[in-house]
Amino acid sequence: MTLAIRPQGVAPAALASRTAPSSILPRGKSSCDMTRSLHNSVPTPCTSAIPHVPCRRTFNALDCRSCRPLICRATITEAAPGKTVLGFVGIGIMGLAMTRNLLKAGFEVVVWNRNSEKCKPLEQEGARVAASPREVAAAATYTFAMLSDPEAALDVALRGDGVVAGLAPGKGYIDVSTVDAETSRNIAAAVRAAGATFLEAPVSGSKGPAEQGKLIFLTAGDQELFTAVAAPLDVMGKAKFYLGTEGAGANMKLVVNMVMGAMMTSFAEGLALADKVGLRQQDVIEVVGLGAIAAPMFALKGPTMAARTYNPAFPLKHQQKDLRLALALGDEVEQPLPMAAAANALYIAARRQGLGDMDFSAVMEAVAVQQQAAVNEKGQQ
Ligand SMILES: NC(=O)C1=CN([C@@H]2O[C@H](COP(=O)(O)OP(=O)(O)OC[C@H]3O[C@@H](n4cnc5c(N)ncnc54)[C@H](OP(=O)(O)O)[C@@H]3O)[C@@H](O)[C@H]2O)C=CC1
Ligand SMILES: O=CCCC(=O)O
Repeated sequence: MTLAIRPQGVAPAALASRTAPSSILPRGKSSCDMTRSLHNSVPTPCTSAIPHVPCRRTFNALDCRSCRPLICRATITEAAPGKTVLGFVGIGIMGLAMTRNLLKAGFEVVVWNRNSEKCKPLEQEGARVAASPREVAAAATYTFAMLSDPEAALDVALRGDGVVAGLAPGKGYIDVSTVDAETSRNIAAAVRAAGATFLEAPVSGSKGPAEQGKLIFLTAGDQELFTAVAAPLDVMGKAKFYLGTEGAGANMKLVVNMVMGAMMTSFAEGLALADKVGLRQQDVIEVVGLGAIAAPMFALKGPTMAARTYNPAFPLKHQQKDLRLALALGDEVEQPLPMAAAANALYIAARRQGLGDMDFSAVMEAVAVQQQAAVNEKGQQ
């Protein structure tokens, strides 16, 4: 398992010499907005609105580091199989495979999914099925979520019987869904107001790596929670990065998936062009695989794209959502993204063709429709 701990915006070489808390404030903040007494570790009363047993901890420079709200947090413990109850909400393609690995590793797991049918295989493998996300969080020490999009992530966290309603000091919430930074920050604020800790941890890697326990976690948020859930992250993944304040993991994931989405459309166009000029698509896949642009994704998806079969590993609707979120991020920071915008248009076209639930490589079919439209147009001239 690769472990990389690197606060956002800090080059590796510069890390060792940086110790003052003020030097690792979140990017975009010129100074910490906490009171001076916090910097000096003077005891500060808890301001949590949630009734709980007051702790005796005082706030210190570590709390200042990520500008957390002034609430008590009970000490959190390291998760271990046979000792820690874990929760998992969102049993889709990814959630199913990830939960399976936690069960196989010996963790007790409580699960919930909107469509409860999807929990049945896990129940047979030893998971406990809860009636609501709140019940999961109440039963578990650490709850993971793997949900479709920002709307689902916010709803499952914040609704009346949502995860946050079941949290308390000493518990943690780890959202591994792909969402935007603002969504993540809103969930983090609600989690901390409940006295719990929050980690965003979107993953790189699809259905196969999820099944093999080889995901790559791009985490940010409460570093003590990152440390506490090292064991379950290691069960589900082959590498984990701690990138700093929440938002950094979400942004990293959107950057990676924006590149991936555009790579896939470019590859689909290449296969279409090759076919049009009488080249064998299988030969293109082989040539690409031997050269400088070889990529596991092309090797994996190429043959099924040539056969025009698209069993979903990464649903196309999620790839389009990621491009939409990446474009919004680019807009926010005034970074033009013309390639991503062009790719997004193709995924939108594919969704309109009814391919949202197919694998994202089905964008090939949007390319095919455009090809046919060009032929038709020429025929009419
Ligand atoms: N598949 C992949 O290769 C990868 C996916 N991701 C990301 O992981 C997340 C999940 O992806 P994946 O497992 O493939 O997707 P799926 O579509 O298979 O699963 C989506 C999950 O979200 C739940 N959900 C959706 N809307 C709601 C809602 N309003 N309220 C409650 N639950 C809801 C679904 O519940 P229900 O079953 O009831 O519909 C399901 O559990 C996405 O953010 C995706 O971008 C990240 C890396 C790789
Ligand atoms: O978000 C989905 C990512 C898929 C992958 O990394 O292969």
